[in-house]
Amino acid sequence: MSSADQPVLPQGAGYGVVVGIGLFFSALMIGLTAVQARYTSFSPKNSEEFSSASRSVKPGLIASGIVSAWTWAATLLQSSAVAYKYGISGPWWYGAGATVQVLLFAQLAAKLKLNAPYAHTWLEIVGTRWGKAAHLIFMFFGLATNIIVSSMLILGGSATVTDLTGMSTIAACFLIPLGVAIYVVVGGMRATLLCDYTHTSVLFAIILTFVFTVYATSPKIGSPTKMHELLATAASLRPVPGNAHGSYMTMRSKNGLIFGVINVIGNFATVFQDQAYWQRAIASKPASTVKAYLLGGLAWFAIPFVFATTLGLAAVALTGDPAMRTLSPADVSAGLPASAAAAALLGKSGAAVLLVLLFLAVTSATSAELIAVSSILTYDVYKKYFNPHATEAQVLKVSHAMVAFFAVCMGLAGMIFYFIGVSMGWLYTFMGVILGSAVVPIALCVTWSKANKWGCLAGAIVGFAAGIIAWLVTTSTLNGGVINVTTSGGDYEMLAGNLASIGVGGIIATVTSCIWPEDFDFNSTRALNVSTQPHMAHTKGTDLDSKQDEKRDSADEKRNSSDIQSVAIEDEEPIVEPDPDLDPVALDKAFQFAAWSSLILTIVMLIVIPFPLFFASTIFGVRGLTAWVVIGIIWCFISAFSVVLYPLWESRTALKQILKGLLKDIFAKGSGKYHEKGPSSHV
Ligand SMILES: NC(N)=O
Repeated sequence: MSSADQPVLPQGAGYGVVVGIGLFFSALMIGLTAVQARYTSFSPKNSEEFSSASRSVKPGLIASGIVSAWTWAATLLQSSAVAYKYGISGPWWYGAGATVQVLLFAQLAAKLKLNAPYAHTWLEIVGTRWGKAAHLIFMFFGLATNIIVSSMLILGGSATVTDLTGMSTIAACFLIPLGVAIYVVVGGMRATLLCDYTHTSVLFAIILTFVFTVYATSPKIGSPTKMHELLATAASLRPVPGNAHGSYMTMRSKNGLIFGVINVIGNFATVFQDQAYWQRAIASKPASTVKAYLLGGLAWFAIPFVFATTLGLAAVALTGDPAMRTLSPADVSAGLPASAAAAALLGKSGAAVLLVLLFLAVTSATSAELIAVSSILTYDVYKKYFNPHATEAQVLKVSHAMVAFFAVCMGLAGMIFYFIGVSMGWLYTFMGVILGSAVVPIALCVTWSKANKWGCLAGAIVGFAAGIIAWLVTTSTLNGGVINVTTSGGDYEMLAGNLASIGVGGIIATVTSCIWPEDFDFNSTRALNVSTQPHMAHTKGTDLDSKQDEKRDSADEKRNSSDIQSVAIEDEEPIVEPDPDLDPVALDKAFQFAAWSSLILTIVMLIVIPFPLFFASTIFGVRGLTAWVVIGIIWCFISAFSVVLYPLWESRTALKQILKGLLKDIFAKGSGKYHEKGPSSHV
């Protein structure tokens, strides 16, 4: 082992970051929660506030929360690994291939506000529309998504901490979620979003530090011109198979493209089926949900694209540098090129900064997963099947317990995959194989009145089986009958499984729905949890959607078929006071805007930009690479402004109100507390 292959930092640094930063954020959350309870109208002691932030959060903070939840360990590590393997096409396909789902999710978010404005989870909508069997089957896909995403977070986080500090991987697996669980339990959804905001701000600052080091100041690289020269040398020594002329500086990369397809499919599953993204839509103010998702998606793109174009390519450029550790295929699969490059460029300080960056990414995404699973286990398991008349206090207690429970599960899942020898990179390309089949059925359930229940269920189940079979048969065929973790992780093997899963699921769900369309009016999903909304007046006469009025009577009869019902609807026939925030015409307009803008952006990012460069086999010269890097840096700055400065601006009134309360308390002890009649605060 050369000295470059030794951990750069002492073990104590690993424990210091994992335990210390975890405890720091727990303390911060306790402080923020106390401030929130004293100076605003929101209290995390209320279960609606704990899981949904009272559905009042503004778009900038939601966008920041989306960026934070969507920035996994893989976002930094796997994107850099594909830059290391395939060159500049890797960061593009990673970034674009995981941005479009967030943009397209804006459509689902708009429909959520239109069709089920008071749902706590997406599974409540499925259960209300299609009953128990569908609820349980889609819960399998939902929880499987959370477990896989969480395992990737823990695997990526622990592998990097161990690599940089020598800290025990097992200890990291359990300590990482522990600190996060404490602050999630203390603060709930709103505090989690505020914590996401601080993480995102630091994240952008650190990424920009690395960018300017690599492309402006480092004596080892220091400019796009030098990067170009080093990448050209690397390609002549180690040409990339399947790339035009073996170059790292071309979008003409066969394996990059295959990764792109796998990436697009897998990330549909992990956005559409992950309660974390629904939860941000639920927490959002209805009028601005679409804006938040479009902003969040576009801002997020800069993170993997710029980070991997920086450290992933730097890892290639520095091959042979005495400070650069040797990377085995297993190291690359574990996502280690970025940390190796950071350490080679900046020594101990580079390694330490990367460790902090990674830890912030992992913890904020972990907090999103913890509160997401807690909501599913509380509302879709405990409240639905065990205690439908649970009191507010019971719901809150179970929510807290489920956060702690899933934190332990995350540690166990990470440890199990670690011992099996499954890496973060393997799981990343595998996720679409087992999760992809439910993507289309779920989207249809929430958005389309004609979606057929049995067709969508069949699509999810048969697609799941088709994905597994295609993956195993391809593995066996291409590897002489040998099926193991290594052989099954190949590009073609994963591609076959991903395509079969999402393709078969989508085709069955869509075709059956066209042949045997339902005529669902979404009235029962709109009535979901209406009785638990404190501000709703329960008097006769609902007017959520005037277009649906005529259908309502017949729908009321049909409603007996669904088994999650608003108790109040059945017993008292409450008629809901129209909520001005839920104006159906405005929400429908928001949906139309989301549909068009997300579709156009998707086509631009997945086709218009990459394919002409692919077919032209363009190899970037110095000017091309410089332009590519500069565009990335500009995008990164705009993103940082959108999710760091904009949330401060939009919350200026609330911040002023908190500051006033604080000052009052300082100068006249006890006089600053928020009272009901004061202006409401929407942080
Ligand atoms: N969130 C992802 N796919 O990095």
